[in-house]
Amino acid sequence: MTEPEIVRTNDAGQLAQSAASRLAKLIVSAEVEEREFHLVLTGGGVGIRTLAALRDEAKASGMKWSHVHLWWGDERFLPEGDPERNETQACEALVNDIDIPSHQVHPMPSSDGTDNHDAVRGATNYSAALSVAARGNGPVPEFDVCLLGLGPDAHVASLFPGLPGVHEDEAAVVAVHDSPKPPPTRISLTLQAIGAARQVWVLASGESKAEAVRLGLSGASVDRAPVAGARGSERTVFWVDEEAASKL
Ligand SMILES: O=C(O)[C@H](O)[C@@H](O)[C@H](O)[C@H](O)COP(=O)(O)O
Repeated sequence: MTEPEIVRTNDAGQLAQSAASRLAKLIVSAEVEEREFHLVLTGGGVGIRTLAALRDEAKASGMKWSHVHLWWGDERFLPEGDPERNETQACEALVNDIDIPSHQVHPMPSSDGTDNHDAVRGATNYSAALSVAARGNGPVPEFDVCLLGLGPDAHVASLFPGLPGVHEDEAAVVAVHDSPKPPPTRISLTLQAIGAARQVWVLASGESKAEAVRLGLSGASVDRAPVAGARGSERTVFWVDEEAASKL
């Protein structure tokens, strides 16, 4: 587990812009090195703003997407196209506007898809897709960057304090029931899968996140603060604005 670094910004807009710029540089570097780039997307206000900033940066620079795979860290288990799905929001902010091969975009299952309203089956199928992409090198690909929004309760992806998903140490993907934040049924990467990322970036903006940021950086238990277990193999970066950093 890597020791987290903290990047401080003035506000959510600057946070999104800075994170998107660094992300764009990494995506371009992978293209120059002729390797795939696996990016895990997040939902949430500042997460989606970061994707919109990345879209603007991509349009301005003409960067390529043919080597990029997009995955999701979690999903609200709702019908396809539902405006509350992280996928729908990410598509509006970024995916619909970039030239990426459709088979390299890997949304999590929807509640009206082939999984027949069964989030457990949806989680199993997403695990299988990750395993195929890993080509025998572990249960999931080595994600280059995993973006994670942060909840005021210190949740990341859909791993909420006190729910069993936080302690899952075998599966890469879990179904989450009885989420305290609606909707109640979700699908989420586990901390173990998140830990396969070379870089984990936690994006936190606003005063309501200040305590969660403090807990995430102060050795709290993952049961109390799931973000405390979100660490990349090479780097962990907490992108925080002034308000989110106010308890550090
Ligand atoms: O599935 C969800 O409900 C969201 O994706 C959630 O996990 C979000 O990322 C955080 O709560 C931060 O959200 P904000 O940035 O909007 O505060």
